[in-house]
Amino acid sequence: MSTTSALLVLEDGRTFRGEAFGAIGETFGEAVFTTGMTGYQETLTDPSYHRQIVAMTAPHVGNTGVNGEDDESARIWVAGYVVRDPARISSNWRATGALGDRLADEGIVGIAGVDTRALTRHLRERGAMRAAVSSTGESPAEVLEKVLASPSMAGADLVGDVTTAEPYVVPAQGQVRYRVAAIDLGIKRNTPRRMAERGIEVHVLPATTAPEDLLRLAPDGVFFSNGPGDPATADGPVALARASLGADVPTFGICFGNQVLGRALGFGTYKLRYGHRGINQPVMDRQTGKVEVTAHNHGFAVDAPRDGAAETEFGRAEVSHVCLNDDVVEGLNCLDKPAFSVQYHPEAAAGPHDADYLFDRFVRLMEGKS
Ligand SMILES: NC(=O)CC[C@H](N)C(=O)O
Repeated sequence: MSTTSALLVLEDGRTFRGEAFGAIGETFGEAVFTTGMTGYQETLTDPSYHRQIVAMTAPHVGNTGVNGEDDESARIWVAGYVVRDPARISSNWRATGALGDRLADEGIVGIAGVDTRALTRHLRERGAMRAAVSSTGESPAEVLEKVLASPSMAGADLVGDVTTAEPYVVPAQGQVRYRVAAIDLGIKRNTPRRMAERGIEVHVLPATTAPEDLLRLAPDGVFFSNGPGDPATADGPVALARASLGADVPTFGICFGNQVLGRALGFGTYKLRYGHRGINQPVMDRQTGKVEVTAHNHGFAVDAPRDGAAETEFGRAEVSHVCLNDDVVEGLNCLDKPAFSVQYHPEAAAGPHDADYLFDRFVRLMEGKS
């Protein structure tokens, strides 16, 4: 089989050579790594990965092909894909196709044969950075010049690229117990599913919804989803969270939603050196001391004090969860408002289900019990 050579060029000039995987072409984004050993289809279709070139630390990728059930959105969102050793055969009863073909069909430029361990160590030491994957035959110097002219993730306002154009409803399973307005900042399909199975009718709304229109719907709860880009740019969603807090509507946020709630409370956000991406990240609930193994995908974090509750415009708020690897804020809890959020992914997909109870906690908030 003939192969086309490809390059991965990082903004500091480090270059990896390999073979084209997926579409032939050239693509730009932030180079990041994820440590999930499973769940590549969910990763590829997670809108939070928009504008990121994702490297898999798992060495063998594509073993189970792709199927019709595991997409987390309508398309692949990663800007580029980096793997060590793609599977030559797809082996799974659910498989409807091969990973490389799906990447090619959707025009996703990837590279295989990369020493992903060396790449990961480099990103861990130097930090996530701009990069390109190119299989067009250009020289590393030519590609590097374009990388240096490409936009960086800090300051990137990307929610508008991924949010739904029109509102839609995900029906509750069984009897409708609650109606939740879910602000789509790049929502994954499994999130409304987790709510629907608890009797929640989920009204997914565009990120551009006006605060007064949100409150006019009189939802039982407001949810803020995950999403791509720099939370410092998300002024519109922050205004929605402030409206929700101000009106005492039960509020729950995941990942980007945690950052939005944090900003609504007056906390800042900052960029992590290389972020957390994977499905085995230990997070501790600071109240119970219990540790959950959780799915992460974030490059930014909330800057909030750990020594007791902070006084905010919306009453007291505390850091509820921290990551045990690096003490990064992984959750916020309002003591005087019915609102909380986590930086990780209770919906999993992919990942463990340790944090599924947080959807029950949202239900209890709507019941007015905690
Ligand atoms: N998965 C997410 O919601 C990511 C949030 C944000 N884009 C970050 O990188 O931190």
